[in-house]
Amino acid sequence: MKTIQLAPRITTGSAGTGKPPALVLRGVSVRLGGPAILHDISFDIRERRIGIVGRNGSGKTTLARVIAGLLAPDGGTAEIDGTDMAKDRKAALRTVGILFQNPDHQIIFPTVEEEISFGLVQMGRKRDAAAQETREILQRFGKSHWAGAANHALSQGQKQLVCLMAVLAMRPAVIVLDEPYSGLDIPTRLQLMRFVDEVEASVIQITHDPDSVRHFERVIWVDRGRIREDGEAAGVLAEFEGQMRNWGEQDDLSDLSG
Ligand SMILES: Nc1ncnc2c1ncn2[C@@H]1O[C@H](COP(=O)(O)OP(=O)(O)OP(=O)(O)O)[C@@H](O)[C@H]1O
Repeated sequence: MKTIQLAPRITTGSAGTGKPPALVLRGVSVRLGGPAILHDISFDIRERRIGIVGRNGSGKTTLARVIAGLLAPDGGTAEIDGTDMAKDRKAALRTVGILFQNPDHQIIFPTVEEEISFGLVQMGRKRDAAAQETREILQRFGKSHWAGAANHALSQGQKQLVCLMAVLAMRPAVIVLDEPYSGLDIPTRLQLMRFVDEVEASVIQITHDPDSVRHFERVIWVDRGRIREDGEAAGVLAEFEGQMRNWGEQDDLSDLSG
């Protein structure tokens, strides 16, 4: 396999330092018009590989949207290298790429090349330059023959790869992956995991599968909108899996958020 050494096109304060960007959340709370979904979330991330685990409805996707600047918190701030992601949407678009759980919620264009070019044009690339960079990313993934393919005719795993290529083409400093491998067969999952392992960008991966983040530097467990554990992967995952088994043995679903 070709290596996917896509250096982030970092435009934030860590540019050129070789250090991962600093993702700092301070006192983030989110309500969305109802009871609080996130309560007073604070962390300071300087690692390149972060896993986020938690039960259904615990607030992980909401947290991902705050990190990517897609959702302005009701309280607190989310900054990358000192830039507030909710206040500077242009910086957020350049700095953070987000891959949603369901590619059908992400893909908006008929063909693969249009889908990948779109983000580049949004970032200010001229159409020719965007087309060239689209060809390059397709080539890096050995998928040049997909350029004119209809997205709707691709399988879920293939669509997921299109979304991943679209995110990587923008070369963000931070990539947020929300359950990127659910519904994928084992070879496709392993291939996409290898691609992700190779990228230089910082990766924040939301998952229900502890095995997919066991090798990460740090894992954050979100429980009912709060951080329950935050630390080295082995310790946090051992606690998390123990609690999940414990809850799984009970029949009471009343503690499920939402
Ligand atoms: N747009 C919205 N408006 C109101 N409530 C919302 C909205 N989006 C999410 N919620 C609620 O916020 C809570 C957290 O949802 P979120 O999608 O962040 O959880 P999650 O941990 O990603 O869940 P899952 O693992 O099931 O994907 C849920 O109770 C959900 O119903």
